[in-house]
Amino acid sequence: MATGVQRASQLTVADLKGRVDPDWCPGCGDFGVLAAIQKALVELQIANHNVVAISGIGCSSNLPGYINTYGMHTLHGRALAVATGLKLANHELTVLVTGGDGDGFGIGGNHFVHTMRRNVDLLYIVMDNQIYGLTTGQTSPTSRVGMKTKSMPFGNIEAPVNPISLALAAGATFVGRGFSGDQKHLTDLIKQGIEHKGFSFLDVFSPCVTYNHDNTYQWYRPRVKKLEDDSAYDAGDWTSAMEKSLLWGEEIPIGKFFERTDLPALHAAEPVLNEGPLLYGDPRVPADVARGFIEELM
Ligand SMILES: Cc1ncc(C[n+]2csc(CCOP(=O)(O)OP(=O)(O)O)c2C)c(N)n1
Ligand code: SF4
Repeated sequence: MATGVQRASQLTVADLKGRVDPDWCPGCGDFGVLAAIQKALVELQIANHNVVAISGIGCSSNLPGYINTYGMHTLHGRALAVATGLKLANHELTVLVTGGDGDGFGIGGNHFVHTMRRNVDLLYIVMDNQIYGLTTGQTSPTSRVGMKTKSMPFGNIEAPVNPISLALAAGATFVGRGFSGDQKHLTDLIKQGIEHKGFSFLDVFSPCVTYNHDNTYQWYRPRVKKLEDDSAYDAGDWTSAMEKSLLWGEEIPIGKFFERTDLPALHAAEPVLNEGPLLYGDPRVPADVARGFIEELM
């Protein structure tokens, strides 16, 4: 059974405003990501009572508090595990997972790999600022070699993770990269990620204006090049995507690297779940029989 996205009627950005305003530093890239998520939900007209935003811990992980959907602010690095449980319990929900590079590729790296190989139907947006923002500027798994941070005052000596190559290698069925300085492009990627039936991953350059003085908006702007501008680029070709993922320097590709639609999402591959959300009970067990089981147990 395909996951049904519930459409709204006349959802506006104002409807998606959270109860509190973000307390991110002025200029933080995460503002652009929040705005792009809100815009994408409005453009797709997805009923916000059917959306759940789930996060770990970090500045970026505060996002579910700033948007009017259901949400869960979970443990550092554990958002994808919680989101998997939620999606399997009710696969009619639109599940968005948000967080940082420390949360997702450091402490949560294990969940990242396994959620991709399982093809859980959700959109995972990493606000990648190449630093730990919330804990005031330590090196993260995506910090470049040589970058000076609070934890590496003489320069980072560890090679960074390449999130795009890692996602491709782990079997993600939708892989993209955005830039919070290009909201229109990012909104479009988020819309595609939501509509994809399976695991969608978006690595988003989201500058930390307070602690990362290397990877700034000014640094990114001349470097980011949209894959969509190359009419010969084929996002269905895994090998080309892997080659593009290795580019870093004067040219850094953004856009949709890869998508395949021939693999079932986890809930669709499981026969009982495929008959309907568990939330409504096992569809193969009549309600009176299920009640009988429960009474016997009591
Ligand atoms: C188990 C555990 N370990 C460490 C921490 C401390 N901690 C909180 S957020 C964070 C990293 C935040 O960096 P990132 O995920 O990149 O998000 P950002 O703040 O940059 O958006 C760390 C190490 C924690 N909360 N829980
Ligand atoms: S510390 Fe960095 S990541 Fe955190 S809110 Fe400020 S600019 Fe954003």
